[in-house]
Amino acid sequence: MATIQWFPGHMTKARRQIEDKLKLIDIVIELLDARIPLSSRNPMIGEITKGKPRLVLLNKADLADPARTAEWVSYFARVEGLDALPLDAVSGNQVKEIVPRAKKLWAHKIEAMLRKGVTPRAVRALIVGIPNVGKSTLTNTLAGRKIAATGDRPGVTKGQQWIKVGSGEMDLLDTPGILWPKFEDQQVGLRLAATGAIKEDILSLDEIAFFTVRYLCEEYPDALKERYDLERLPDDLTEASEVVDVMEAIGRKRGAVMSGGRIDLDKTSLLILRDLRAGKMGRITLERPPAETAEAE
Ligand SMILES: Nc1nc2c(ncn2[C@@H]2O[C@H](COP(=O)(O)OP(=O)(O)OP(=O)(O)O)[C@@H](O)[C@H]2O)c(=O)[nH]1
Repeated sequence: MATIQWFPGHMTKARRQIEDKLKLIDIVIELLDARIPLSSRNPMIGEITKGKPRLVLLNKADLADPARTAEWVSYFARVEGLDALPLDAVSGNQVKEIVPRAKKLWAHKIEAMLRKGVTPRAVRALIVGIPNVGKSTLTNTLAGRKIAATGDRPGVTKGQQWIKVGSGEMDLLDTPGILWPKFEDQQVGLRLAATGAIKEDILSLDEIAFFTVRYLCEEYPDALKERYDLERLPDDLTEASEVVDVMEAIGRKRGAVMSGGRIDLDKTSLLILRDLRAGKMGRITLERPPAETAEAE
């Protein structure tokens, strides 16, 4: 498997770009993918955002397993002391909860302003997240209209616009901060590729599908059996050939057969990944919260 580098150049650029915006805002809205919360995160987020109060949003919760999402919410609260809100930026489900949660993070400042007799201003927020996590979708949903994706071109970064959210209680910067996941970690890379967060050409298609099928056999066997009308799955998945057998059975059911009767594994891999991403196997989460050590508790 090709080694993927966590380009330090990207890190430096992302950090610099976010540093400029940090000066303007009160709180950071960290957008993660509810299906792979830690894998879709930049592990240096705390450092990059310089300890600004942070609200975690678990986006694409409509595609994630609700029971696992509840575990993640509790993980973020217990282990990291962070408020995490599951939502769906496309339908707007739970998006209305963002402003009250953001205000809560900033409540002490509002109280201080009130004590000084100053009328509190809107809380200023910046959305940050990895590519494809839903930053533009959420920005548009919060704005109630389509915001032109200006991106961060050199020389135009100064032209930040504020988007008024709610009844003027939150101001959001229109250009979100782009972060990079730590995709040099193989498991992280596979989870990102399986959900479609990184391009397939970085890892091979059948490698991503193999990872997905093995995970589904272990964690969501019924969903897999039902989707592809499979009678049984292997009990022991330690042998790679067992997983390949499942992939071949799926290919056979779906007619991904080449001349001579061999299963077309590329085609099978693609259809499995498309089904997963479109939620055709139901709501699936590809990452569990890490086991808590005594230290973390
Ligand atoms: N099912 C589902 N899809 C979502 C959700 N939010 C975003 N998407 C989809 O995810 C894809 C990426 O969304 P974008 O808003 O373009 O993501 P982004 O973070 O702005 O991406 P970059 O511009 O690459 O940084 C789009 O196809 C969205 O429709 C969600 O909550 N649920």
